[in-house]
Amino acid sequence: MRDGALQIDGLSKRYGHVTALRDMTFEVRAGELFGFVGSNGAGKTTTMRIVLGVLTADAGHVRYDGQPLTIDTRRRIGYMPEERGLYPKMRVGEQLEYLAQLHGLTARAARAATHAWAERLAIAHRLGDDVQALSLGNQQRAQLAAALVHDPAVLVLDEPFSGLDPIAVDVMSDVLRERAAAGVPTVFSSHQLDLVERLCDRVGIVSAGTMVAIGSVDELRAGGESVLVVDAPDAPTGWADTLPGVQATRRDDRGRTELRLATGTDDQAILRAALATGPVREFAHRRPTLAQRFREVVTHQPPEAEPPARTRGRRRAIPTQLARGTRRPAAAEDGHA
Ligand SMILES: Nc1ncnc2c1ncn2[C@@H]1O[C@H](COP(=O)(O)OP(=O)(O)OP(=O)(O)O)[C@@H](O)[C@H]1O
Repeated sequence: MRDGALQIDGLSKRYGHVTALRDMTFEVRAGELFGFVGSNGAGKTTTMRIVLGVLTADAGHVRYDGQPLTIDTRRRIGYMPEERGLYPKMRVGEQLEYLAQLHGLTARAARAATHAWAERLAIAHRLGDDVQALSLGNQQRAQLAAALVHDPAVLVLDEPFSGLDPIAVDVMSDVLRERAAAGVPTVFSSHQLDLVERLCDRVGIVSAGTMVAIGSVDELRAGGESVLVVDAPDAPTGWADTLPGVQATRRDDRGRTELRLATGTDDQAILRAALATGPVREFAHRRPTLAQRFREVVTHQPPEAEPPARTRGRRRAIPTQLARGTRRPAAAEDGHA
């Protein structure tokens, strides 16, 4: 089916004895900004390189718009590699024009696109400088311009936000949101989960080379345990300890307590108990942040295990939220946030 989506289907990849990907499967829909998150060594860069065709998968497929990727369709991908890839001794403007022409633009169109993106990314005054003369943040803006200059149909960006100042983060965020809104499936990896939480339509959490949770930020957060925050400054320590179904998980020195509730616990009884101690300034259910959810999901992955037997080539449904307790295999470096 032609749907303008980027589909990653059942990718597996080994480097010698290291299994980097095991049945990596997800989809980035047309018009979607997709956050690809995971611990160091979880397999994000390997996946992106396979999408680009820089690496070959041992098994699995990548499709764009329902069709297997060809050399031509790969030319329509805008890619920002993690290690950055511009020639340090070449001028920024020449390089952008050259890259745009490599992707099929005429010299005139390449020049116009170079100037337009340089303006947008606030590096127009550096077009005549060698890449190596730019600060790291400006080199990164130039790298983003290189990914965008040929008006790509798909965007694949490996840690585009790392090392950027807050203004550059805003510029990068605006551009990515805008390209996604224009219909371009846009996927980026990042360890900045607050940013991912704020920006992305959907997020995939990868662990040990496998997608272990996927969904909108709200869906992922809803899969975690909520806590009840009660700010009762006059309440004595242990005020909630005798309430049935309630476990205090944290209390700060100003009387703010976080409570975990067993299913079916009456929160109004807790409110009455809190009010009996004095004023209550805050009484709110809090969902975990994406970062908290990420830690839960990744640390709940079991230790090294054999991959489950399954029929190759069949698309695997990934739970919108983590299926708690689902056994997954683990790879070498995973397990730390
Ligand atoms: N060229 C290589 N040779 C051998 N092993 C490799 C190679 N490239 C990656 N790996 C291994 O494959 C696994 C996945 O690495 P990958 O770079 O894809 O992870 P990542 O999620 O991008 O990590 P990070 O967040 O640290 O960038 C890791 O165990 C890594 O050590």
